[in-house]
Order: sequence, then C-alpha cells, then structure tokens
Amino acid sequence: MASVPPLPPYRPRHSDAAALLFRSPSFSPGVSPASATRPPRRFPVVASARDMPWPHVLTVAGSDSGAGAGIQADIKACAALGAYCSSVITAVTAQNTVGVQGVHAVPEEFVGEQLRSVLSDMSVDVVKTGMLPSAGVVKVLCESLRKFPVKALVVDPVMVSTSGDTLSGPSTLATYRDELFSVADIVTPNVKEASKLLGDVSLHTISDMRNAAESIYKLGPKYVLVKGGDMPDSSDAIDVLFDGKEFTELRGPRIKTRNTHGTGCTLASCIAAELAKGATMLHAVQVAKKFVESALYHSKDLVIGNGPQGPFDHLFELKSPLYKMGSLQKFNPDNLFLYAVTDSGMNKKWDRSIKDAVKAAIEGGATIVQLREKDADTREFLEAAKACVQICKSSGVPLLINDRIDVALACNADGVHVGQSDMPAWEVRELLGPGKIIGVSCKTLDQAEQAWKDGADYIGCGGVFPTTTKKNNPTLGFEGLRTVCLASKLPVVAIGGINAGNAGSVMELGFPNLKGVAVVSALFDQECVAIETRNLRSILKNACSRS
Ligand SMILES: Cc1ncc(COP(=O)(O)OP(=O)(O)O)c(N)n1
Ligand SMILES: Cc1ncsc1CCOP(=O)(O)O
Ligand SMILES: [Mg+2]
Repeated sequence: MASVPPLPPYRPRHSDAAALLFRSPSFSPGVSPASATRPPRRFPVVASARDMPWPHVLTVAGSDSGAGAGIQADIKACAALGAYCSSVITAVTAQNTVGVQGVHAVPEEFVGEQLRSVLSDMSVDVVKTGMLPSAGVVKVLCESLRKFPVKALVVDPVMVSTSGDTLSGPSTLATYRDELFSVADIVTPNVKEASKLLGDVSLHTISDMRNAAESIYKLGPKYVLVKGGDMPDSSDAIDVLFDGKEFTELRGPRIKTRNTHGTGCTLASCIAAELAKGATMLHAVQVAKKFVESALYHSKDLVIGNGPQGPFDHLFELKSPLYKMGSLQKFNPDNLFLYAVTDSGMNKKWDRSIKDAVKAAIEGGATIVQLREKDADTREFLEAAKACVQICKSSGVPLLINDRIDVALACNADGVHVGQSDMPAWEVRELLGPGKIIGVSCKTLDQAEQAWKDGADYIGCGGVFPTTTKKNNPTLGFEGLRTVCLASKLPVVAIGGINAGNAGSVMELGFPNLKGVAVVSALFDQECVAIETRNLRSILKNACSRS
C-alpha cells in the first residue's frame, strides 16, 4: 500500500470571484468620479499569450437546474481551481434538492455539433464526462475524441443521481465499458456505480472496493478511483485508487452534512482541472479530494432548498461567519475626515485593549479607523481585529488594517493601508478584490500618480509635522502636502504630528483633495481617547466652517 502525505485543507483566495470580475475589461470599480476615468490596469505583457498553458477542461455532461451537480458543478469546480471550463450539454434535467423531476436529452447530432464547435477551436487539455444519457452520445463522444485528441480523459460514470434517480440506462452501460473506458485516463465510480458496472456485485468493505477497482481497470482505463463516500459504518471517507500495480487509499474525514449533492461531479472536475494544469494523477486526485472535503466542511450548514440533498458552495463565498456579514463598505472620501490610527505601544502604555481603544475612538466621533499594530502577535492581532470589525460595522465606521493583507483578509476588514515599502497597491487589489478600500502613503507626486494607477482609493500624506510615532519619517510640511494634494487624483488625508493645537490649521489650508487628518498619538497616547477624539472632531468642524 502506498502511503500518501496529507494535503492541507483547500482554501481559496478570499476574493477570487471578485478578482475575476475586476479583471474583466468592462468592469469599473466606479467608487468615485476619479475611479470612473481611471485607465485599465496594465498586466504584465506575455510574450506569446497563445503559447501560454491556459488550463482548459471541457465537461461533457448534463445540466442540473438546481446547479448543485452536473455542468454547473463542473464549471464552478474548475473555476475554483483556476482552470477554464467549456461545456457540452448532453441533457437538460429538471432537478432540485428533492430529486430529478425530468430529463430532456439533447439530440445526439447536436451533442456532436457542440463537441465539434469546442474541440475544433479551443485548446482543450482535458475532457471530463458526466451524464451521458445514451449509447449514441457515448459513441459520438468517442468519435470526436479520435478526431480531436486531448491530453487526458476523466470519466465519471454517472448513472444514478445522489437522490437515486436513473440518469443513464443499461444499454449505455455496455458502450461505456466497451468504448469509453479503454480511452479513459481515469474512471471515478462511487461504490454504487462500481457495483452496477460490474453486474450488481455487492461492495461493503475496502477489500471489495479494491477488487472492484481491479476489475474495472481490466476494462481499459489507466487509473480507477473507487469512491467510498457512500460506504456506511465508517467515520472516514475512504477512496481507493488503482493504477494497475499499486493500490493507494485516500482517507479523509466524513463530513456530516445534507449538502453532498454534486460531490462526484465536483471531484472528477477537480481531477480534470489539476490534470489540465499539469499535475500527476495521484496529486490531482489528492487535491480533488481535499477540495471536496473542504467545500463540504465549509458548506455543512448551508440551507438551499427544502429537500434532503442540498448543494454546496464551490467558491467558498456564500456562507460567512457573523463577523464577515455586511462587508463591501463602499468607500466614501468623507470618511477620511477624522482618521484614527491605533498604536500597540500606546495601548500597552495606557493598559487598553485594541478593542477598547477603537470603541472609544468611535464613541468620540472617528470617521475611519486603522489598526496599526506593529508589535502585536499575529494571532492576538487577528482576534482583536475580528472584534474591531464587529464594532466598526455596527457603527458604520470603516476599519482598515495597516500593512497586514493577511490579517485584513482573515478578519474581512474593509481594507488596508500600505506604504511605499509594503506590498504594492496593485498586488493588494488583486488579493482583496474591487470591493475593499486601499490607502497608500505618498510623499511625492509620482507616488500619488502610481497609487491612482494601481487602483488605490485614497492617499495618506505626511509627516506634515515632525512626529516621534514613526521613526525616520521625513517631514514634508505644508508645501509637501500641497504638492501631493494638487497632483493627486485621489482623496488625501494628512498625517504626522497632527494634534488639537494644529489640526485646524491643516484643515484651513483648503488644498484640493484634502479630506481630513489621520492621528495616532493625539488620540491614543492620551488618558481618555473618547474625549480627545470628540475635541479634535469639533476643532476640525470649526476649521471647515471657517475655510
Ligand atoms: C493614513 C495613513 N497614512 C500613512 C501611513 C503610513 O504608512 P506607511 O508609510 O506604510 O508606514 P507605517 O504606518 O506602516 O509605519 C499610515 N499608516 N496611515
Ligand atoms: C504612521 C505615520 N505615517 C506618517 S507619519 C505617521 C505617524 C503619525 O503619528 P502621530 O499622529 O502620532 O504623529
Ligand atoms: Mg506600512
């Protein structure tokens, strides 16, 4: 028995779906008049994009109106794993979480036409099959594959739906075995399908699964994966992979959930996606299993439909813990008016938690908060950040994280603030997606121009006055601030040494784009944060009414 090292659970990039949207040329973040005229982001130019290995899976399967399985699951699974997925529809099913109410097969010739359209034009790496409703469709597919060979063929022998409904009749079975298996790289039956393929043999144990894998292997595929997810009496979900010589047992925890509809389609599509990306078969199967396991775990409490078999969330975006609710704060430049920036050293000095510091700043009227916790342990920082996200959301005050994109993603903050030595803003945008706020520190007009091109939402400019809070930070004075404000296409917040004594003079400058002041020590290196914040807010308001 080969031993398989475990993979970590699959975790998608937080905003993959949003990032895809952002890449679309027609999409414009449209958060401010400035962003509406922003030029499209320039991605690195690829010498020969046609030669790039854009991984491409073609799924040949049935449509599931409930979108938990079939074509819909295949496309979602491939998208989640970063492979393009085209689709040839073999049948349209009327289906929901209760079962299959109807099947409308697509005429065989038209299946052939769809295959021709895709295979003759697009560089398909891997074909994955799902519901093939008739022997004729299997034959049409085999003919197409002879004409347009692909790198790999993944056959999920869908015959019965999870609800027990028949999706492919007995006559198809023979054609499957005789024509399709011999050209397949892998066949992925569950125990029920394996049993059907082998003439209704009964399969109860791992040893039965191995025997079944061996028998199906003799029908021609290079690999057989017999999936044990349906096997009762085991706390683990065990699958058996056979390559003709060696058996490999893949073991994962059995996730207790009603939302298992589409696991077979998803697993096979994930294998196809990984093969299209160039993985070995063992690695592809491992990733696929881990993906399904993680998606099931993530979606275990999801409630879609009233029937016994629910779908799951392939993109890990639907169901969110409470602290994630109500995200996507639209950026409003007026939020920069009184920008409170926390400091771990000051919180310690005054024996306050980050949470209490943020609560007090909001109570005093801060309009945006940044957690700038340079010395906090990551875990402690994240826990505090999650608590602050809740506090800020309930007050309608955006919460940004300084420097730490990972923490911002994990706590689903409203955005981040980065400086010239931190991650470039365009990379941050790629990771965070279009809905998050990104601020960039800029001291020069070139930096301000770059921040705009990179897709930032605002600029932090300073130090306006000398400060001891940030070491070795050059003082720009009003002149430096003016240069950046005049050049900037983004709203600007002034920072550095600003306090109750000088904040009014900054606001009275009336520079274009200058929307407010960002303050650390004048709020947090004080005995009462709420009182200092309230006082500063009224100073700023008075200054604005004067200018
Ligand atoms: C609003 C605002 N402006 C500027 C800064 C400074 O950011 P950076 O230059 O990255 O320096 P650090 O804060 O990371 O030390 C800021 N934090 N906030
Ligand atoms: C983070 C930062 N960036 C430029 S100056 C500064 C520190 C501002 O702190 P303070 O308000 O205490 O002067
Ligand atoms: Mg920084």
